[in-house]
Amino acid sequence: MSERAELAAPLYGSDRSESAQREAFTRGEYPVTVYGLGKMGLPIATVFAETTGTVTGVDIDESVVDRVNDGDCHVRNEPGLDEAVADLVADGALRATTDGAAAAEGARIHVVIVPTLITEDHQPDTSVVTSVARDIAEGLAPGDLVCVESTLPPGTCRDVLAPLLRYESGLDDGEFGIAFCPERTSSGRALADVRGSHPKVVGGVDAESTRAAALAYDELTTNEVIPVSDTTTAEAVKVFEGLYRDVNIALANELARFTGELGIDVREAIDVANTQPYCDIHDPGPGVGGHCIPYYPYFVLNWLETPAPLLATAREVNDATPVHVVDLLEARIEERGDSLAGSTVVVLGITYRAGVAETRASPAIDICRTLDDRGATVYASDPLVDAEGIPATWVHPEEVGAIDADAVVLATDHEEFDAIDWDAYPSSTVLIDTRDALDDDGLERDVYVVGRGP
Ligand SMILES: NC(=O)C1=CN([C@@H]2O[C@H](COP(=O)(O)OP(=O)(O)OC[C@H]3O[C@@H](n4cnc5c(N)ncnc54)[C@H](O)[C@@H]3O)[C@@H](O)[C@H]2O)C=CC1
Ligand SMILES: CC(=O)N[C@@H]1[C@@H](OP(=O)(O)OP(=O)(O)OC[C@H]2O[C@@H](n3ccc(=O)[nH]c3=O)[C@H](O)[C@@H]2O)O[C@H](C(=O)O)[C@@H](O)[C@@H]1O
Repeated sequence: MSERAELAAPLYGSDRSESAQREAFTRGEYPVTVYGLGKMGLPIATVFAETTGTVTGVDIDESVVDRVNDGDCHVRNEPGLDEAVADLVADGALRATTDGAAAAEGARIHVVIVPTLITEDHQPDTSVVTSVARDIAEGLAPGDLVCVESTLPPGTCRDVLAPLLRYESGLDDGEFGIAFCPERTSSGRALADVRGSHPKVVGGVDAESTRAAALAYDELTTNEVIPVSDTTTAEAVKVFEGLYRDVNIALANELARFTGELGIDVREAIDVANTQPYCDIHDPGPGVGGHCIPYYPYFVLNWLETPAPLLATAREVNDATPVHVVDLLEARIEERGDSLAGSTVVVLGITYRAGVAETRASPAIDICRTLDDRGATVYASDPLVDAEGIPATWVHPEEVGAIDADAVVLATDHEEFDAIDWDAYPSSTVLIDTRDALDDDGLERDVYVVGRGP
């Protein structure tokens, strides 16, 4: 055993009683390293630090590491996170570093929560996770436990990470543990979710990995821990949750298109349909963004051999929805005898959903690009991000009213837009609300709500 390992008794393969292991965990005798200090990683590191008192966070972004070590929280709009990070850093329970391999040396539990993305051609990209696995392997010791929380294509732990960790560390099967412990957390509620909004799923490469991970997370969560058969089952649980959501949002977006032909408020029909328990039709919107829900289908479509036509079609429907929004706008501008080309359009929102500073796969950006392609002059407003890399001029939410716009599209319902006086716009301005977010009952003018119509 390496010198370091003498300092911390193992959790994986421990010969202590369960209660002794639990006490050791909460006393910080199993030092934890969390790889990735982003929207998910920082809240996760915070809850581990609250529970064990000894967490090292690793991030490649030096500014993130510096801010954490200053007790400063870089993740916005997460209730309780700012205070928790400041207190835990001040107490010495949480620190950060850019040196993943060194941090691995000091850890008994390695938690991986770095991005799993897709490439330009929609291939799953697990390269960041494998890069972190190499860092971990440099410091992996017998008795360590690796808990992967990044969403992965099912089979990745078994077929990619386990062989890689064994090969790079020189340790054998059964000398250390690997468990897939998916993060079931939403930005904006991250601390509450990590602490226990939902049951925690754990699945190990072997029974001891599952046991050790279940014990650790049972100390972390106020909810239950659900052990499953193996890592692949746990990976599938997480991906299936996302697939369910993408397909159901696609259904909602497709139903919303019946508004014109049926002459009904489809949203009203959806709300009433959902009054019986077998229906949970989701909300129509401008499309599906973020680096999760629109990415996870490719963790099956471009990973497994088995055809999945429903998943592929749902992706097509959701990806076409931003263009459908622009089609609606163009039709209403042409009804007035004008053309979209040469019109000035303000798009409210750039991020993929309200309150989250994340632009990956954002439908609002697709709307801006489509408007630009069709010759419109595009302004984009967002309280959290700028318009870098987008064919639009950024405008402050408070300055939106100063723009002589032919049309305004509410793409992301940030609360900062609640203050906009929609009646101040000339009646000729076309307003499109893709989120049914405007309280248009009181408005003296037409607003086209996607799924509701004029
Ligand atoms: N964002 C969400 O709502 C949820 C995300 N997840 C999973 O968590 C993953 C991470 O999500 P977020 O935290 O939102 O991503 P994020 O982009 O907010 O944060 C990722 C962090 O990892 C850091 N990083 C990148 N490469 C690294 C490396 N080699 N070593 C150490 N740090 C590195 C980045 O600098 C960044 O700070 C997602 O890809 C997904 O698989 C799971 C549930 C919810
Ligand atoms: C199954 C599930 O609810 N997954 C959540 C999801 O969080 P995420 O931040 O991606 O937001 P989201 O609410 O799913 O929205 C994704 C996209 O879909 C849109 N959206 C969402 C719900 C809906 O009814 N209609 C709709 O158009 C949103 O505006 C956004 O553009 O993905 C997260 C993840 O896995 O990364 C996951 O942890 C979260 O619990």
